[in-house]
Amino acid sequence: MSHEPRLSQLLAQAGRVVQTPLHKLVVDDPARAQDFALRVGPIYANFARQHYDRDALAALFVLAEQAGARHKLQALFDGEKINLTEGRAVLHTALRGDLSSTATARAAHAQAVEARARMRVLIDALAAGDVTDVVSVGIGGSDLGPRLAVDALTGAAPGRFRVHFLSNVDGHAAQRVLAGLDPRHTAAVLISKTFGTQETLLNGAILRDWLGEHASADGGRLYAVSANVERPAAAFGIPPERILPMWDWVGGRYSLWSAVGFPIALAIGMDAFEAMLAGAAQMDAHVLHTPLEQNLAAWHALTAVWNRNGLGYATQAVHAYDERLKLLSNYLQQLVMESLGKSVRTDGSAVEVDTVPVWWGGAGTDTQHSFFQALHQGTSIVPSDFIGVVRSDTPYADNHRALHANLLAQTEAFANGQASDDPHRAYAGGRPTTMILLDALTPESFGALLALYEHSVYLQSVVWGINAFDQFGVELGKQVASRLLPALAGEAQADDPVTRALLDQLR
Ligand SMILES: O=P(O)(O)OC[C@H]1O[C@H](O)[C@H](O)[C@@H](O)[C@@H]1O
Repeated sequence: MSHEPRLSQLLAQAGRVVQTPLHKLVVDDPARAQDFALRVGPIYANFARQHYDRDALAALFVLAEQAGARHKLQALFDGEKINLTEGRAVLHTALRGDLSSTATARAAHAQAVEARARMRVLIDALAAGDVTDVVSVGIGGSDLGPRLAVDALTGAAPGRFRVHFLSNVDGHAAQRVLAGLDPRHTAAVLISKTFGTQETLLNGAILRDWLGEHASADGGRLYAVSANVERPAAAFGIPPERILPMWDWVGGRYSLWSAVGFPIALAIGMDAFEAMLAGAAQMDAHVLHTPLEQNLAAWHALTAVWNRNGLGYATQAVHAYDERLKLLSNYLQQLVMESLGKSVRTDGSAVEVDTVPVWWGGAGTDTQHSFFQALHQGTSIVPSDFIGVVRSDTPYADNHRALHANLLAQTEAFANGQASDDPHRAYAGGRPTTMILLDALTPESFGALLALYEHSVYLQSVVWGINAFDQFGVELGKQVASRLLPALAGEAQADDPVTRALLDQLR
């Protein structure tokens, strides 16, 4: 069913709300500082500086109800085949909890528990030897989540191994990662759901050759994670006991909770990995069981829809005011843009409103000295999520106070602006932000934060009526690249005249 008429009601709300500047909405209704805030376990979020009012919010919640948000959340947890274009269930929630009693969800959960038991055994065995470093080879969903988690959590829960990541097909990436590592004390994990990804196969071969005798023999140190057990065995000689499973009911960008998270467990230990899952499960329970009006994922999702469709903002930024979360924006780019970068509904008809904005961001305070000028005074308004962490885990109290002062200052300045007679020194304000605060950066709060974004993305897809779980858009480039490989080797010519001219330069 089309949601267009309801979205047009939203546009009418937006036309009314924008008559009032953001800072005036807050001044006129100061109680929204408390009323537009929610807490779920270790996460507090405040939406009071979004450019909507109570009536607009009410219309947004109606929109979500009418799109069937409650029923569709249940369908996700129950393992219904909501990835319609590929006929698959989407059960990342079953990797971290057992909130659904359907046979499908229970079977998935049991498989996840069994895989974790195998991860623990493999890690214990590796820890008994003299391996110090592990190289994780994967790309996209088989890289970004583990890379972020390892970078974010290694300080809080240092494990037994240093973990390095190799994703790019550019050989310089392999060269850089391997420099300084010793094949006698290194293991490698090849992670690929399909085990057909060009980058991972090429880099995997580099690792296998570099490990040499330490790769695949008995007691070898080459591991794999894949939904396709035959391929790593056939292509790399990895024995089944060193291949951890993946399943078609877990999307790549939702897979860090599965054995794809093996590098995370290697870096922070299996107990901390399971704590991360528990944090996500806490968010899952909140999202599944809480009415939309008090549901953090619903607030986050509807705010995104409002900014995109109501106010027409074409990009969305996330600023992590914590150095440990500096890779969050990279991870969210795949989660959000691969999931929501669609222009047809699940039934194939065109979506008549804009879907995903461009997601981007970085870590404060560095970003204040690079692109914040444009956010304060540029002609495009960029709504932003600001992520802060209340407790510091460093001894540098002055730095932490300064970090917090900047976090507060930026969001206040974005919202309120500052008038001036000099147009060059005037700040218009009206830049909407959401503040998300973690009590501390722990495996639990980190897991809860990522689960929040996952559910927000799903709820946005529900409102837009699109499939958040396929990614056919990335296929065309891969097909053309494989057609062009022979041309690069000088064995064929390209059809396209511009490509031909460029090939002449590259050859
Ligand atoms: O895990 P793999 O099968 O190697 O896939 C890795 C990545 O490849 C593709 O480009 C997809 O767009 C991603 O969603 C996926 O995460």
